Amino acid sequence: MRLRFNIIKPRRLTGFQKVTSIPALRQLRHRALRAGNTVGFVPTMGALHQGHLALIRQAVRENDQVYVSIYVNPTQFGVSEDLSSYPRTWDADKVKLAALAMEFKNDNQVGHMSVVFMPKTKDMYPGSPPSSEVDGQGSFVTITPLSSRLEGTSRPVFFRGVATVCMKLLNIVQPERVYFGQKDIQQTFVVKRMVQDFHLNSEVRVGPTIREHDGLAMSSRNVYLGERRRKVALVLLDSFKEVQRIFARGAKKRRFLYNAAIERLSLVEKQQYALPRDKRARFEIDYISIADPDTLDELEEVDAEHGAILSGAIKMLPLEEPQEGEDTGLGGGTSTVRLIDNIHLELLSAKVGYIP
Ligand SMILES: Nc1ncnc2c1ncn2[C@@H]1O[C@H](COP(=O)(O)OP(=O)(O)OP(=O)(O)O)[C@@H](O)[C@H]1O
Ligand SMILES: CC(C)(CO)[C@@H](O)C(=O)[O-]
Ligand code: BAL
Repeated sequence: MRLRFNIIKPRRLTGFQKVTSIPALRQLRHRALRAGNTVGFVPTMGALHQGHLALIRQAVRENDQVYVSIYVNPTQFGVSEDLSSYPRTWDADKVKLAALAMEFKNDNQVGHMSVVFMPKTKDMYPGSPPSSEVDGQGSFVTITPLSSRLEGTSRPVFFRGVATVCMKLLNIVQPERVYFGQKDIQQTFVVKRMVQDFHLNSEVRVGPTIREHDGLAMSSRNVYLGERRRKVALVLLDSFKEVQRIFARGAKKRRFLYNAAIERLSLVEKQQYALPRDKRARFEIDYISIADPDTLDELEEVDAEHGAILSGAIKMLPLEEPQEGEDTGLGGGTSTVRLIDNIHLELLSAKVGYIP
């Protein structure tokens, strides 16, 4: 039987095609397969920054074609989380992707970015409306106990939503390789486990965390911080640096390492509370974890050779009194911004990556 490709009417952007329909995406994928091209896939929720672009660059180096998805997946947001206000910036994203496509063309890269997939929720969740309730109905992928810990404690439906949408996306795209950022470290563990346990035919590749000039991990949600909260937000990475310092001096026991992080965070928390309301940026510590780099299980003692994943989350609380003319970020500083970060704690710090 001859395959017909007449459903595809993609809009051509500079060097890549925007595709919204699942059958159209499948046809393109099928063509790539018949042409013997490998496909690398970078799933995102848009509001693209250098962290995303670095993953796409890595995928282009390692595959003939690269597909990027932009889809703000409703099921990974809890009912009271920021789904409706999550930044959606397609016009700016399009410009960044077009510049990137040009870059690949000029550099004669191995592969090229061929597709930007932007599916609709009615197609991604055809059976039932996507539920964000903890006991919501629907077809879900759950990966336990990994999904219930750390991020999962604060965000109980998060990894169910991530695993479910990644399963859908991987079934649709069927890439040779799929790319995730180290910044969302627990997500990489959940997806790797899902790929292994469900025998999915894609290799999970993890790219390093890309940081701002002062070390803050890039994140789509950083646009909500504004100047005052942005400065204080560095406290999480500072606390990691403190742990790294004492680890390098010989501290291996959890209680010492953990306390070093908490002490640093608590000190800055107190300093902020001592400031007047129109000057301070308050935050809450969500968790600090010192975990095995292979399993993400909490460690009582860190092996010097093997090291540990030091991760954490803080919540930057809304500004109490924004000042006249102050840069309060998108949303005027009214929303809580939850930030995560992690580093690989190890003595030979080759894998730690750039931390200023
Ligand atoms: N700073 C970063 N460095 C490397 N990869 C990143 C970075 N930030 C995000 N990524 C990766 O990009 C992919 C898409 O992430 P996403 O679109 O949720 O962006 P995000 O910046 O993580 O947004 P959010 O504010 O929701 O955390 C994920 O694999 C994520 O780990
Ligand atoms: C992997 C992902 C695209 C699934 O929606 C999202 O969790 C993200 O952007 O990290
Ligand atoms: N970067 C992970 C997506 C989220 O926080 O919702």
